[in-house]
Amino acid sequence: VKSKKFVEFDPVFERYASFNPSPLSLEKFMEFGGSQNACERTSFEFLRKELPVRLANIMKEINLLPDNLLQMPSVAMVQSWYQLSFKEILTYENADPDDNEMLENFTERLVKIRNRHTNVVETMAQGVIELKDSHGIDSNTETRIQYFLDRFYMSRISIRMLINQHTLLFGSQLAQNNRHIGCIDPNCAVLDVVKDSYENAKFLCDQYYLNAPEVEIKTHNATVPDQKEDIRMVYVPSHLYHILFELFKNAMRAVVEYHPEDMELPKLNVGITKGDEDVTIKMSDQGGGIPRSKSDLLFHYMYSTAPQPMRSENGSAPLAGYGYGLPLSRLYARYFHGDLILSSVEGFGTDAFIYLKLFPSEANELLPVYNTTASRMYHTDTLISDWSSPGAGTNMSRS
Ligand SMILES: O=S(=O)(c1ccc(O)cc1O)N1Cc2ccccc2C1
Repeated sequence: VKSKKFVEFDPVFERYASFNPSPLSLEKFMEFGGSQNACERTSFEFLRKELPVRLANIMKEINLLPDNLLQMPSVAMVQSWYQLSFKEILTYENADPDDNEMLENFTERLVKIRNRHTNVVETMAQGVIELKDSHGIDSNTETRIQYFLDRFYMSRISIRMLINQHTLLFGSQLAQNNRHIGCIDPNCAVLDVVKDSYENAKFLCDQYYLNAPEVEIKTHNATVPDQKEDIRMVYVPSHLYHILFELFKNAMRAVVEYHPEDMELPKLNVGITKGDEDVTIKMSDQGGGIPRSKSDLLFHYMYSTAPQPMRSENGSAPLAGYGYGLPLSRLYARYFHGDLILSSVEGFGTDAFIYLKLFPSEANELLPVYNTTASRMYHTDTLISDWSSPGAGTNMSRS
């Protein structure tokens, strides 16, 4: 693996890095899933350009990471996976799109690339721990790492979405729900995903705490007066499940730990509302909440990268609090221009809001773009605050 100091200028890499990624909307993703063959060719022609563009854009930011982070063995390994995958996709740059054998080979290569990158999240987290243990991390470095990881994981979500769609639509194992288009459900019943994620989180909570709060789910369809129809939308059920499962685990842990003696736990309240533009899912718990001084930490990768045992005693997955659950869940919500917002009342409980775009034409990918703005985040020495800090009175000269 070349350390960044000796990477010679690679004109092909610089060219792909100079292009902006092209965000697709859920509507556009569904068009690729239309009739058969014409779409595999168009999908191939799009991907053989877009995948290297997205890889090169985020690789430019990896190269800008602080030296001592880049030299951590885990980070160097992730960088080498990206360099190798970039090179492999470039072998298709001038391939003949009408060569069916090549198309089949391309899809198989995507599967290999996806498998290579399976453990990127854990490996990067390990790299952050290696840095903390070897050099320590000051607040400026932490701000840069937070900025980078949000963009790096969003880029990874988007690349895996492109690969998953192509391999599901045109790959060998066509065992998919015939109404789904790749991993997209054009008629996703939101209530079903809420119930599934609740039941699975409840099972874990019961196993771990021998107790779990009940849930009351209310739906409100503001667009139709009769309130009879299920609330359905175009979305990726696995993304919505990931977000809800994390929020249910947090809420259940909070409620159980805030009411250690009570067998009768205050129930969780979930509201699903379909408006004219947004589908909003609100999850309320009475788990005692969190003070404002700590609420930002919930979305910090550093806070959740504490080297605590990732598995609980009995080996089952722990409930909330240790993984990258909330920061990654927020990226999934933001990926198609939605959001995840926590609003806490310390001493009472927390409300979590998932906002999703109702219209697939508006659900555009949100992608990091490498440019001077981004690179400046990695260069400016100290980000000096332009608001007062406690104790800095008039008698101190400005630095
Ligand atoms: O910070 S929280 O208010 C909280 C955060 C996110 C969420 O989705 C739900 C929540 O309730 N909460 C997490 C947690 C874990 C153990 C013990 C007590 C608490 C309190």
